[in-house]
Amino acid sequence: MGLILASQSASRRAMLEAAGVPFTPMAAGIDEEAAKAALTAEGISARNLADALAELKATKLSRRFPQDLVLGCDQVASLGARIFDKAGSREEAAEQLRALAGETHSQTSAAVICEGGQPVWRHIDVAKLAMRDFSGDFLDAYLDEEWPAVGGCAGGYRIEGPGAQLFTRIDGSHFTVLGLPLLPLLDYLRVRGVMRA
Ligand SMILES: Nc1nc2c(ncn2[C@H]2C[C@H](O)[C@@H](COP(=O)(O)OP(=O)(O)OP(=O)(O)O)O2)c(=O)[nH]1
Repeated sequence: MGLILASQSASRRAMLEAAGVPFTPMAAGIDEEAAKAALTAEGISARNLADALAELKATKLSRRFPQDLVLGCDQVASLGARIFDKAGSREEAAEQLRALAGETHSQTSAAVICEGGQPVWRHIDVAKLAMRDFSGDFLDAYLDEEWPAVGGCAGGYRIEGPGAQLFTRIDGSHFTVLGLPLLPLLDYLRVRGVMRA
């Protein structure tokens, strides 16, 4: 039994590699935008959206590889009832960051493991991030440096990079901000014998 990561996220692959987790990365092969559109049409919460998408990714591959553990993940940035998609343009990234400035938003990271096509474990973790009320000049310079790299990041920042300049306080796990509730996942992988206890 091996561990398959049903993700194309560079951040998730890097976290698992750095933590010494043996895994095989594979694309989940789902139409995430269509699934997200259907789910958000129902007025779903950030928590339930992240959980549902993580389970969808894990289930799809688990049906192909029933003998393995398949990890699916999803991350949602939200402020109140507003859910932020990954910015499709520099202008959209600027609009999102201006909406988050001076506010405390949530990063919700969900992970689901499937085996034999069925969920056997899940964990959802939330980090709270207080973003400072930065100047327009700062925002322009930040996006000059970080666009388009942050186009693939929920929230429009890389916390391990210049994104740190956006924040005055973060409550919660650094790993959760990066897109994976890593420590609870490692606990489960030890229970299943994938990692040494
Ligand atoms: N390097 C970095 N990446 C971040 C940060 N915050 C969020 N992200 C990334 C992690 C995920 O790749 C992405 C969240 O989007 P999704 O959960 O939809 O995952 P993504 O589409 O990238 O990959 P996947 O659906 O798992 O194949 O944002 C950060 O602070 N630093």
